[in-house]
Amino acid sequence: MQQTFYKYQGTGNDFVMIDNRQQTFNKKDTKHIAFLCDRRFGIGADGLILLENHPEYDFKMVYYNADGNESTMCGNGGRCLVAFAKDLDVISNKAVFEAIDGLHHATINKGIVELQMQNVQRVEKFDSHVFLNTGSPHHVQFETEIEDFDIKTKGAKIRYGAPYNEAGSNVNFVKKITNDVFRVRTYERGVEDETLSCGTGVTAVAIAMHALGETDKNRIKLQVEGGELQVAFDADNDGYKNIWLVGPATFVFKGSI
Ligand SMILES: N[C@@H](CCC[C@H](N)C(=O)O)C(=O)O
Repeated sequence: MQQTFYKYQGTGNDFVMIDNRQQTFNKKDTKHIAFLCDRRFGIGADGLILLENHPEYDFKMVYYNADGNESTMCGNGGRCLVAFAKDLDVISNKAVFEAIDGLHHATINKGIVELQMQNVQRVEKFDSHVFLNTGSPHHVQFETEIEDFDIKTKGAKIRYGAPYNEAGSNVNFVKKITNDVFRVRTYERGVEDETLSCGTGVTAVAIAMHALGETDKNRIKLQVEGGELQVAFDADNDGYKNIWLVGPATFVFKGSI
């Protein structure tokens, strides 16, 4: 049976989107999901996302990495799913949806999606890096030679090394540009390579930079391989709240496979 799909991208983090409101998609077929995400034999994407009905909210998000496994929250995927929901007339300009890490509020205006992320209470600071969970786990470390750097090799070594091991972490390399602008390159778990952008990753970087005192701003610009994102937040003694990930989300093409 042919499957209709839609391709979206958010600052170059790209996703196969499937309207699964009728529950026709076989979620257990990991190999098939990996095939759909394969850039040579399939459609090609960093992940696959199902839009499903929700009894109370606008919709439900189910996210799979390119390796075919369901994973934790995808910020850019969530933004793209809001654009997909608008294109399907599931929402108009506002959404409340459930993802694996809980409820998310979002707005969409002229292709720019603002997505509220979960509060972050724990930011672990080490000599060489910071670790925090923004819906997905993120290792954040400085790298001054960020443009000329083997992200795949260096990222994989950290992702598979202690303390993360097989469960892994996403790995973000950061260079400070100004007080409120940071350059970020991310190695993504489940893609097992650099992606052009990572939404939960830049959220982690913005918060880590604030927690380290590298910025006193609460709206940060993040330059990624695929464009620019912004992260805004409120910080107090309990941690980080009212966190918003902001950037473009774009329809690329539709097809059947
Ligand atoms: N690209 C995503 C992150 C997706 C999840 C990640 N690969 C993981 O498994 O932890 C984003 O935009 O946040």
